[in-house]
Formats: sequence, C-alpha cells, structure tokens
Amino acid sequence: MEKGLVIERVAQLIGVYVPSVGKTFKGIPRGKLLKRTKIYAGDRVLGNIVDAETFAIEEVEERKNILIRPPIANVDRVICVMTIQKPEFDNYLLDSLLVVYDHVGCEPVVVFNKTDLLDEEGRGELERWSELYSKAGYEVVHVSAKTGKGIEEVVELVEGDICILAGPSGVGKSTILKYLTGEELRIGEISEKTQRGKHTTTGVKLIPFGKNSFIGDTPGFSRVEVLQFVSRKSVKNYFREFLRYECRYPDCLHVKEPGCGVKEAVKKGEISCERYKSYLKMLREYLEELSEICG
Ligand SMILES: Nc1nc2c(ncn2[C@@H]2O[C@H](COP(=O)(O)OP(=O)(O)OP(=O)(O)O)[C@@H](O)[C@H]2O)c(=O)[nH]1
Ligand SMILES: [Zn+2]
Repeated sequence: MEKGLVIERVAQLIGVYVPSVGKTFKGIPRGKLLKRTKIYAGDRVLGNIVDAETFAIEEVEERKNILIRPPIANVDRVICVMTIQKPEFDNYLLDSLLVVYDHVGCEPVVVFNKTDLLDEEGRGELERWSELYSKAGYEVVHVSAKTGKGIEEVVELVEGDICILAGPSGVGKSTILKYLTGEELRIGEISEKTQRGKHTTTGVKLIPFGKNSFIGDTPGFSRVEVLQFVSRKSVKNYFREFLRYECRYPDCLHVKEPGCGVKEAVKKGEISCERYKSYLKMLREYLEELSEICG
C-alpha cells in the first residue's frame, strides 16, 4: 500500500497527497472505514492509487493529536505570531497559547513579527522578551514579513512539520502565510451564537512550503481561555521553566504552599515575574507578597 497525507478536507472532499508520486489525489474511503473513524486534514493514510485521480483510503494511521480549531490532526508545530508594537505585545495571551498548545502536544515557536518598524525602545523590549522566553525554554525568532528578514530561519526550524499559525489580530499571520506559500489565510467563520468566540470552518487545507512542511490555511487561536482546555492543577506542567524546580509537596500548585521551589526561584529572579504573574492569573489567584518581590 501507498502512504498518503490528507491535505484537504472540505465538506465531503478529501485531498490526499502521495509523496512517492508527488501528486494530490481525490481520496475515497473504502469499506466501513468512515464507520470507524473520521478523516481529518493532517491524517496519515494508507491505501492504493486506483487511477490518475483517485486514491482508495484503506487505513488511517494513529494520530498524535487533533486540534479542534482548526480541525487538523498530527500538528507538530504552532507558530505563535506576536508583535512588540502595532499591536502592542500581550504576554498573557502568548503564555496562554503556549500552555494550551503544549497541552495538545504541539511544539510552540514564538515568532516576533514586524521587527522592521521597531523604534529604539521597541528593540529594547524585543530583546528583553526574547531573552525571557528563550530562558524559559522556547524557540524565539525575529522576523519581518514585510522585508522577509528571518523568515528563512522559521522555515528551517519547522522543516518536515505540520504547522499552524496562531496569534492576535493584526500581527501579520496572513502576511507570513502569503510569504511562505503564496496563498491566502482563510478566516474561520465566527459563529455568533456561542459566546466563547468559537470559530467554525467548513474545512481546512494544508499548504506545502519549504522542503517538506505543511501549514494550515485557517488560523488557530487568537485568544484563549486556558481553563477551558487544561485542568487547574495541570497548568503548572506547561510552564516549562517551573519543571526545573522541586517543591516540598509533589502536588504543589506554587501558590501558597510552604517550601515551594518555584516561588523561591521567582524570588531569586531565576523565574521571571511576568511568567509567574501569568500563571497566577490563569489560576485566578493573587499573592499579596508578589508586589514586594516583583514590584
Ligand atoms: N511593517 C510591517 N507590517 C506588516 C508586517 N507583517 C504584516 N504587516 C501589516 O500588518 C497588517 C496586518 O497583517 P495581517 O497579515 O493581515 O495580520 P493577521 O494576523 O492575519 O490579522 P487577522 O487577519 O486580523 O488575524 C497588514 O497591513 C500587513 O501589511 C511586517 O513584518 N512589517
Ligand atoms: Zn511549588
């Protein structure tokens, strides 16, 4: 059987890219396959080329994850696009994206875009935040989708991966996608009925770029409520720099417990106050003493 990758899932249409022939076929699920599983963009499938247009899908390989928004399976990377200025950097939003995507097994990359328009102060901020996130254990890249600067570094970093873009409105997600693939980013339809800002789309396409990478044509989250996705007690597992420290109690939430290694590290300046504040905010906690430690 041949291996294929579902790169298009729009209504009933399934597009299967078959690397051995470098071509996309119309996928037809065989037998009772659809009774057993759904088929998502990003699914790795096994099947046979039936004719010049058709690929009969026999099996869907086990998925490493499925994102709900956009609906894509096996997403390796989320490119979290942020800016320092225009719009102003929102570190709480970034921290929320990092937690939620890490939770689904999607490795985040922090991309600061619009570096071309930074003034002196902006460049200082860019350096400060970049150092903070690198130290915390994330990959950080500076780009300008206007001049193309730094984009190649992103392409190299995500080689071979299935990616999506996430980040707030106006940071340049569409511009980056256009730069990478020559295609437009589709905006997910916003369903007005749900108050949660849920987006629904009729389908999703993965667009090839770089040597062997794919990227979704629908953006991921532009804002996110962490506790809708991650339980209160496991949020701490996705602040990766916290994992380097030990606490007296293994189930320590790093809030008011005695003998907390994380809080100690914040006091010593080894964990940044900004990150710790984001953590408390996610848990809807507040610490009086923090104003003394962090100012
Ligand atoms: N100077 C500069 N402008 C940029 C850059 N990238 C994008 N822009 C501009 O910023 C504006 C917003 O860019 P978009 O690509 O539409 O941003 P988006 O994140 O897709 O926004 P939404 O569709 O609202 O989610 C556009 O006017 C772009 O031309 C950049 O690197 N430098
Ligand atoms: Zn602790």
